[in-house]
Amino acid sequence: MTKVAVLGAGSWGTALANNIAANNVEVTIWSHRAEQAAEINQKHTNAHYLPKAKLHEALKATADMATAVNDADIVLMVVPTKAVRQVAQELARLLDQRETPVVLAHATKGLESGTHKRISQMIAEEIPAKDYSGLAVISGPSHAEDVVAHDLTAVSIGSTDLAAAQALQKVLANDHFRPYTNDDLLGSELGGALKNIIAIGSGILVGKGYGVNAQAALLTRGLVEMRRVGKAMGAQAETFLGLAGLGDLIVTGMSPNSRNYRAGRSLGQGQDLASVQADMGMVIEGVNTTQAVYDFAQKEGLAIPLTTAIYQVLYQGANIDSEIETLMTRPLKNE
Ligand SMILES: NC(=O)C1=CN([C@@H]2O[C@H](COP(=O)(O)OP(=O)(O)OC[C@H]3O[C@@H](n4cnc5c(N)ncnc54)[C@H](OP(=O)(O)O)[C@@H]3O)[C@@H](O)[C@H]2O)C=CC1
Ligand SMILES: O=C(CO)COP(=O)(O)O
Repeated sequence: MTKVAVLGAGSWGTALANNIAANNVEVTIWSHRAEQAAEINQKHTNAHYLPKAKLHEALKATADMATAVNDADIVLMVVPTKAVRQVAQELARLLDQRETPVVLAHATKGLESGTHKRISQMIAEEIPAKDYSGLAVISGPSHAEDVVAHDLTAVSIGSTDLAAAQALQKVLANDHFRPYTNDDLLGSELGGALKNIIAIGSGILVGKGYGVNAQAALLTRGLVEMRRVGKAMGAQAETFLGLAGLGDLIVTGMSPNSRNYRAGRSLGQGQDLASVQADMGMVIEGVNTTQAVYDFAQKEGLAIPLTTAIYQVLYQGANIDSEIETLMTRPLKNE
């Protein structure tokens, strides 16, 4: 029987592990905090990250990564971007001691600050290819809070190795969670990372009191920027019209469950970035991703006016109203 290890016990790692446990698949979630592992084992809750959820009793937790990984067939990393290298290094030491490779996957939506590398690039640099038989990403519109509440959810699993994507698909699928596979690992990762920038922008508009016309304009023109950056990084253009692109852009740009949208809304209401981040208590990936994409576009000479305006607000203290005015009065164009 397939055994799964989920590394990272925040909102998304817990929701995915809980969904796998509900499918009668043996799954162990690793938390780097012993008290959190104990809470999941004893109370079947993760009160900080998913306060309303009662977790499946079959979901086991551990604070010892080896316990989760040693007999797992699938290892799914679900930590914030900034923790990926550290967790991958620890995982590499454990996988090196095993005789059989694992199917490796991640569900992280960001780009590395400084290098603007994707998550799978970081993983490939930290874990020798001999230690895993395929690498996949779980992407697409899926808020943890909605998944644990059994809202109907469809995601995409991107991998150049179809068998790896299908192994993930099999342990995750049920009557409220429908994973599709695709062969564009790169585009699936980028869709998930880039939409967070536009979701911050959407929240800013709502915080400023603008309506759905404004959000629709931003999301649609934001998708153009996502595809432009994606193309320059080597993604397939059509991936951005699927669950990992448009789908995730809709949910993250419209849902109050989105951390990126909520962060933008607070900025639009006048709160400063440092206090927005402190209040959230969860990762807001789009903040660092905005910097990474801005740097990349500068280097490549790409025009991404919306991302640039969001960058100016986040990092240069720009006035939101002036940025909106500048965007709306740019030279008129053909769509
Ligand atoms: N939440 C969601 O609905 C979705 C999230 N995602 C993506 O999943 C990724 C994880 O997000 P999410 O679960 O929301 O994040 P959270 O902020 O909810 O949780 C992050 C988790 O990672 C842990 N962590 C942080 N640093 C380390 C480290 N160095 N070693 C081990 N564990 C660490 C945190 O531990 P601690 O509590 O100690 O800080 C916490 O358990 C992000 O890239 C996000 O974009 C994708 C789809 C949906
Ligand atoms: O990627 C997500 C939903 O698909 C989660 O987005 P947030 O990190 O903005 O909550």
